[in-house]
Amino acid sequence: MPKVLVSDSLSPRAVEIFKARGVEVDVKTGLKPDELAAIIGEYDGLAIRSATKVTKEILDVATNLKVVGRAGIGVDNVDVPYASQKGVVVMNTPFGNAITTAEHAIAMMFALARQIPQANASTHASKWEKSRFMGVELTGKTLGIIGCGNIGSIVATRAIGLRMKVLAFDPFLTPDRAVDLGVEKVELDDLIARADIISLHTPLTDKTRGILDAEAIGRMKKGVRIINCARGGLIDEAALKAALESGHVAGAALDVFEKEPAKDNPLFGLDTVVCTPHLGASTSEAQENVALQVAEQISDFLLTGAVTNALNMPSVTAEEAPRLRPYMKLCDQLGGFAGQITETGIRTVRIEYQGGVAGLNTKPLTATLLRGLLSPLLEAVNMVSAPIVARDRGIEVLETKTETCRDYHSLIKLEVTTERQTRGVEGTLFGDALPRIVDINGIGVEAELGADMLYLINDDKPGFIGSLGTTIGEAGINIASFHLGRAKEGGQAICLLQVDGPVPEEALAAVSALPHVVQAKALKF
Ligand SMILES: NC(=O)c1ccc[n+]([C@@H]2O[C@H](COP(=O)([O-])OP(=O)(O)OC[C@H]3O[C@@H](n4cnc5c(N)ncnc54)[C@H](O)[C@@H]3O)[C@@H](O)[C@H]2O)c1
Ligand SMILES: O=C(O)[C@H](O)COP(=O)(O)O
Repeated sequence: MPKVLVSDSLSPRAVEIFKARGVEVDVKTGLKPDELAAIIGEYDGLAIRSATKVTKEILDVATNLKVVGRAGIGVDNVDVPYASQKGVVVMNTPFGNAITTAEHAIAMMFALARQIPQANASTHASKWEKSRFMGVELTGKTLGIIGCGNIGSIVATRAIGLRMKVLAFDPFLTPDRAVDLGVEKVELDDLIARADIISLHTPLTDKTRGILDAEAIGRMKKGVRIINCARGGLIDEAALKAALESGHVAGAALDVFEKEPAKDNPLFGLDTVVCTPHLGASTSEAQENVALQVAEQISDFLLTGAVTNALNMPSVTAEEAPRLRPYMKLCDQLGGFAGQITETGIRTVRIEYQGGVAGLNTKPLTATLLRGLLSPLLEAVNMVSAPIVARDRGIEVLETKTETCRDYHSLIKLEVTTERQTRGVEGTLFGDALPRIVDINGIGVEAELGADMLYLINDDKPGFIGSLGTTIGEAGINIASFHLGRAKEGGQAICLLQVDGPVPEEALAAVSALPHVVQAKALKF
């Protein structure tokens, strides 16, 4: 039974779902990094919010970890590249708290416009300062949204409902989508110069860090109001403080901070600043949504191999997973075969899916092929990291699909071009379940791969098979199955032998020394 740790405070629905699905679950919140490191090795899955930091150090000791599920959106608390390297799938729940967070941004906008928190504190203090709290009306004002994805676009539609004019800066917002939303798509400089209120809704990335710095703030309208319900590092807090103190910025409403938990911050104490402690996603509805989703996603992955909302792996639905499984085994074998006989740097990988398999979700198949191909050549490559490793190493990966297939229901062709040569291997499934290699370098075979194989390229000469059998027998190796193929009579031939146990170095050397042997390789699957 897979075992999951819930290390941040999640709705109890998550635990109910894990249990109902047959996943063992422990809830241990508030762990210090060393406490988490001490126990993480026991778990297959980890369910978190933003408090748990899934660092390189944690991932290094998470020897059984297969999946991290973020009950929420931002994954800046997870070292995703390192998780990918380790083969750990990282998932989030991209929509579960979007409405709630957008509502928080709108609430912050009203709080700023009418100074509600300040007026509330003053009234509780029996001051009745009616003339102190003069607000601004939102109707007719221009709201500038930076990052118009899930949350930004909900904020936009709510603001349009409030009769505001909405500008959006988002390089990935299409003009059609902007028209559908009713926003004006603008460049950042334009938004900064025109907006009365600016609301941030981008992730924190190298490009967005400090997107509102001193220079950007300096170019804003005097009296601008700024809302940040996205991530702390988007605004330069020192620059914002200076602009609030000078009166250039009339107010700021912040749910997120450069350093969290924010117990001490340069902006605390300014009466033009409204703060909440990262409450954007904190409604019972949103928390129920994300807890439920993350528990379903983690359980599905651990129990069926289905992948939903992963940031570092192609999606696989629960229906697809069982259909893809035998093809993944085949891809692993095709990739592993090609990888083990490749000796020089790979330049191009061509993958062709023919017949029935072309109609399936081939992304996970390609990831599996690449994992199989690169694993013998590079250390610690997994299905999650293989496509990234291939890209980083400049390996061109070309994928084609054709619905027709001449001899089989489905065929997967893998062609690997190295600095020296191009090699090909093809495979199919027998009875929709059993992987078979059916072609190696243009030579037809029909081979089932076992754990230990001996692969030979030889000249097709009489007596060769006999001397090969004798040599292997003398080395004490038992042959489980023997597959032959040749290009033409007397031409180049291949032998693929399944043997009972690893082929020792000396035995391989003896086989390599036989007359007519061009190449001999011991392979492991
Ligand atoms: N305060 C909270 O509790 C809370 C809750 C949920 C989400 N968030 C944060 O809100 C942010 C947005 O969430 P979302 O669900 O809308 O994500 P999303 O991915 O749907 O949208 C983000 C948008 O930002 C855009 N973007 C990326 N780089 C950009 C750049 N350089 N300039 C302008 N736009 C850029 C993207 O194109 C995308 O459309 C995330 O950082 C998330 O962590 C905070
Ligand atoms: O990215 C998110 O989903 C939000 O920042 C919510 O974070 P939380 O789950 O820690 O409240």
